[in-house]
Amino acid sequence: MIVLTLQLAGVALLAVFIVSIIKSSVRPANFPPGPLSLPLIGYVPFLDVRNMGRGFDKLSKRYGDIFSVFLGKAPCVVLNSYPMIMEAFSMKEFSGRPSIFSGTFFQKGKIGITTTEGTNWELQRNFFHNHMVELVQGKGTLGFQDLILDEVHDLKMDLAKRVGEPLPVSYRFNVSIINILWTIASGRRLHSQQQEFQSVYECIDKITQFMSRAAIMSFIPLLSRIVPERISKMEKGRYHRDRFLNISKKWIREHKEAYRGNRGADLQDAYLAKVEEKAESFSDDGLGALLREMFVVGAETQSTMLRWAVRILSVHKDVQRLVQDEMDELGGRNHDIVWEDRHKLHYTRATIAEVQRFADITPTGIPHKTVCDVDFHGFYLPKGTTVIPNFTACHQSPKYWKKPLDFYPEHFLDDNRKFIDNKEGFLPYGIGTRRCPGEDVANMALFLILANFLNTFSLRIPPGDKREIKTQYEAGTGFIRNPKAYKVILQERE
Ligand code: HEM
Repeated sequence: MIVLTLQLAGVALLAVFIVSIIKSSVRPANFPPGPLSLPLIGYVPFLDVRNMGRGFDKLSKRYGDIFSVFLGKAPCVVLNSYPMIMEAFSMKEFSGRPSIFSGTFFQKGKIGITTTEGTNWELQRNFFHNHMVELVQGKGTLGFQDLILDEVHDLKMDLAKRVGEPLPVSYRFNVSIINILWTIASGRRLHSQQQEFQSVYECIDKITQFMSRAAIMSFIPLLSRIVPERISKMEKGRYHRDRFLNISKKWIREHKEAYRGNRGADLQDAYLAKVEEKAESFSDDGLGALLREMFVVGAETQSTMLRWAVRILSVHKDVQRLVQDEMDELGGRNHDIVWEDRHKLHYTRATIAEVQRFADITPTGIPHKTVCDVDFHGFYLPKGTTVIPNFTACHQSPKYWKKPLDFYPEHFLDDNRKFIDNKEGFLPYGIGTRRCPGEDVANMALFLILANFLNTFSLRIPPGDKREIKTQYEAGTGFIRNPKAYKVILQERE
């Protein structure tokens, strides 16, 4: 009798469990298909949340290039091919942004560009994007180039003191990147020894570390309330967020005191001119959000890319040599490589693009959201659906890449060994309405820093290094793929 009761209880529990799974997996009518889900947490336990691109790729083999998966309680749509992402993200209907915990926590709400939508997003984004494009393509180009070359010069001087010893380069690269951003924002450089520089550096570092840990909370918000502080480090995250908020307020206060109209043409002056003319959606708080966003998003992405580049090239000495040969032909080692030289440095550009493809630092980008009901490829996506692009699927598709899993700069060279711009399958900055507005600045900075760095130094791996190129997830925003920590030996080229 007891056995029978236990058996019945077991069957009842199983039935409840199956029903709850079925109920939690119910999708809107005509929604893209996908796997069953667990209540509250969805399909998350079956995915590596720190490398979702790989997990999505496996699911696409079963469900096709567009499918859905529950991340937490809500079903998200995944776009798993280059044409699918291109098509959807070029449509305004897909230009929304879901509430991402790490983003709204860091900005204390929806403000700035990344977390906002609608008119505010459009106005802030257009202002910022135009300012960035002007720096690289407009009247300010030469001045901006000189500023980056000054940074490169200091970087090389610093590193020249450490030639021959195994060293981590990430801090030194961060200094250059933060200083470039700082000059865009304020029209002046900071010295890395200054207290203010150290505070900014620390805030960016701690905030990105916290956002990495908190990435999972974007999908399961309940975790932000139940995970103990010693694991979530929420208090520390809050402390550094507020500290950076106060720093940005101080910058604006000081800038306003010195402001005599938009004369300096730095980003703060240009923004304050908008505030003064009472332009819609421009305010001191908006400027603070933009500055913090520029530093956290812009610094982390570029520094991560530089760290990948140095690691990959120190392992691939053959590629390094070809890059250096190309630069030697151009003007020798005492020649500063300038932006205009990119038209002659085809192999160098192909190498940098291949670093971006191979490193794939934002495997699933930043999620989008539908801003209205959408019919797409025969499916119905209600307003508010989260849409995730799988960039890894593009960057590793054999359809576009001869050797998808290898580092192979020839991917970006045509039959005449000329650099291929706008290569199919290549989306390091996303595409369409939300495409990264910092792309031009990042491309120029990466080119000038890497080309001049390799024109001065050869990179070697330390003895005992196993030449592996691996990913580490401890640091970064959780949306960013970092290289595993490493050391490199620099040698001055003769
Ligand atoms: C190697 C460098 C960089 C990479 C790989 C990168 C990549 C990306 C990606 C994939 C997105 C998401 C696009 C989407 O939502 O569809 C993005 C957005 C964004 N990026 Fe970048 N980025 C880089 C550098 C920068 C820099 C230097 C800045 C600022 C100075 C910047 C500012 C932003 C902003 C504000 C957004 C949000 C755009 C929006 O929501 O409309 N990024 N970036």
